[in-house]
Amino acid sequence: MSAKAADIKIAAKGLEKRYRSARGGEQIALTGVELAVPAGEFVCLVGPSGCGKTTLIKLMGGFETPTDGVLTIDGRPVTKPDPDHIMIFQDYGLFPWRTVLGNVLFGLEARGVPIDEARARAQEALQLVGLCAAAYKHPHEISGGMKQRVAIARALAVEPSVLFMDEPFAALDAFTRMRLQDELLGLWQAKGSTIVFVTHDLDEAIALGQRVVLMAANPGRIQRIIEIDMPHPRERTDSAFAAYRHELFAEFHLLHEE
Ligand SMILES: Nc1ncnc2c1ncn2[C@@H]1O[C@H](COP(=O)(O)OP(=O)(O)OP(=O)(O)O)[C@@H](O)[C@H]1O
Repeated sequence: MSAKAADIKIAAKGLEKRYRSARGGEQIALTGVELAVPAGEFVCLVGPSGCGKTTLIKLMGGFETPTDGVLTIDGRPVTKPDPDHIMIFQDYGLFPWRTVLGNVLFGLEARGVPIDEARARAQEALQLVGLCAAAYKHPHEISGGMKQRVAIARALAVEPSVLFMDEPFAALDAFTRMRLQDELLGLWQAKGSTIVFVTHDLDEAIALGQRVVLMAANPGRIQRIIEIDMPHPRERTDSAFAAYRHELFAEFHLLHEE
């Protein structure tokens, strides 16, 4: 990566995370992680179950602390969650008793944004994800895809500099998923946030990421980083897309044989 040090948003050096099991043993969830994410990059973390994807994104989000190594965002060590860095989980994390608009307003209220401004920003975020008509519905009245859109709108409304997404579309059907992938790309291009996106799905990683970080398990580590040199939006039927898919599958195969 040729980005200058000043452009680096997230930097991991020799990052390690060990968990202590209830029986006193140790599990090395991540080891030797070296990663530099330039500001504004869309990077995908992909790999088999247990390779430490969630652990890495939780460390970046400040929800876990490393046992060794250094992790910085904007040059400062990550020690706790930061209101400017938003995490979106697979289960949406919506409040069932609040309307769609109320859910989007939540983060703005928590930051003390004056109500008129908060309403305007929430409406704008809902418009971006195409949910204005559902503003006064409650989560149980809308589909899974719409719920995920609400979660994205809530994150976007606070204009985070970093968006962490842990398998956000995993529970959605293929069509909704592809539509939301396209919408997310549009929003990323419009807002310029740095996005770290965890997925199990190689096609999703190739469709979205400027780089795909392929991880391996036992112990969790980075196996390879592949730059996806294709303009967005990417056609899954394109021969270059197929070539990246082939490359990633081949690498997975090697891991499996190991
Ligand atoms: N709180 C914890 N306590 C003990 N071990 C943990 C804890 N969290 C994760 N682990 C272990 O660390 C390893 C990495 O887990 P992690 O959830 O980061 O992997 P992952 O790649 O996100 O997996 P998946 O794709 O299945 O979600 C696994 O072996 C897991 O069992």
